[in-house]
Amino acid sequence: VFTANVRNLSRMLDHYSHFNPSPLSVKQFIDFGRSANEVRSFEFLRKELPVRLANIMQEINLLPQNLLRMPSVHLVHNWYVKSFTEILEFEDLKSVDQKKLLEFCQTLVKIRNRHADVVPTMAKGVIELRESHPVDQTVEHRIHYFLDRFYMSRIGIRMLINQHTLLFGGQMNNTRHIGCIDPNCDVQSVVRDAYENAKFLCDQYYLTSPDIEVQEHNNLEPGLPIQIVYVPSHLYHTLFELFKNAMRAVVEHHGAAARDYPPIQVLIIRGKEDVTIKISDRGGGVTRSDMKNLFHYMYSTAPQPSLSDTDSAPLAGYGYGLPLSRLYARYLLGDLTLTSCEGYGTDAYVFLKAISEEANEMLPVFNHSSTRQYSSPLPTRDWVSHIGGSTSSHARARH
Ligand SMILES: O=S(=O)(c1ccc(O)cc1O)N1Cc2ccccc2C1
Repeated sequence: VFTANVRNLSRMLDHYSHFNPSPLSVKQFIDFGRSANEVRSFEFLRKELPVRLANIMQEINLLPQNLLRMPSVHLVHNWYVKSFTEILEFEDLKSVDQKKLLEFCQTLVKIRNRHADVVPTMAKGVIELRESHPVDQTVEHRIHYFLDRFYMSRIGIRMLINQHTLLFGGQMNNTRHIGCIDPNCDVQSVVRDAYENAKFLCDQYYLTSPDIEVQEHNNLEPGLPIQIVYVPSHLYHTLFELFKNAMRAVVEHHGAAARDYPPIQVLIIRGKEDVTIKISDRGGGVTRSDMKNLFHYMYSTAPQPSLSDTDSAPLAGYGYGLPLSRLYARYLLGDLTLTSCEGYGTDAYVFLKAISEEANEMLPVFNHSSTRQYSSPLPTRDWVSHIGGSTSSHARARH
């Protein structure tokens, strides 16, 4: 029985991974949510969720063997196998009744809960790998490439599950929100929420915290508040991380005893294409050599204190904060960039699509080019900056 199931699974994975995921725009999420047709949502999801799961599961199998064998990575892979199998139960249902629709919703909730701890579990897997095998630059690059795609895929899958369960899961929708989307998301409100919560943590940890100064410039509709159709929880996640970093930088740079910290300055600008949020801190900045590691998964995962001692929880989270925050910004075609003046401070820029028709999901696709990323060597170096290094000059062979 076991081999039959494994063979059947790989056949289904092959079948569904040959379809490309179908990215939705925020506008489509809104319009679909307003029509609120549960059967059509079910018909879409029972195909799209297996497609998205299969696309990323095929990529898990391409991971460097060492990482794949780590117990935590094995565990995450088993969660995906179980969830993929459960969704396929609804694959060829002819007629669908209320009972089946309810079952489908319950299955989605079960899957969402099963995968709740994927991020810390994968982080553990990366630490297990680093502690058990030497990790060279090529492996580090492949792991970084994979995790960006793996977490982006997870953001998209959870978005689909959340929309369906919020719209049809039974809980009354007493807000204007469509699922987890706010059609009039007031950017400054989310900024202030994220600041207040980061400030609370900072005060708890350092007994002090820098103030904030916010300026808004609406160049499209001067004087009106800057609002976008967006997922508030995604924006909050990103801003909360940036405020935690900025506060930690300012307090550590000026010393916890100082009182007159330079305030964190926030600019919110509405342009034609983007809404830009700039968060400027005078926390001393970071060297360019350290800057390149800030978005890495390997370096940012320092072995974490156990989850239990939350009272001493460090200000920055898993250290996964920046790479994940950038994925949330990029998920709907925005971005997150950092510019640092070493010795003075750092500016963080969050770019968001201002037009909901342009805010499309960005999803990884499993195909021959993504596969090549896991096998081809890093490109040959076409710049030199040090004498000697890997191949000394006179010994270089011309290929
Ligand atoms: O690297 S940073 O410039 C920095 C990085 C990201 C960000 O959002 C804000 C920042 O300011 N910065 C983080 C940090 C932490 C402790 C002590 C000093 C610093 C400096």
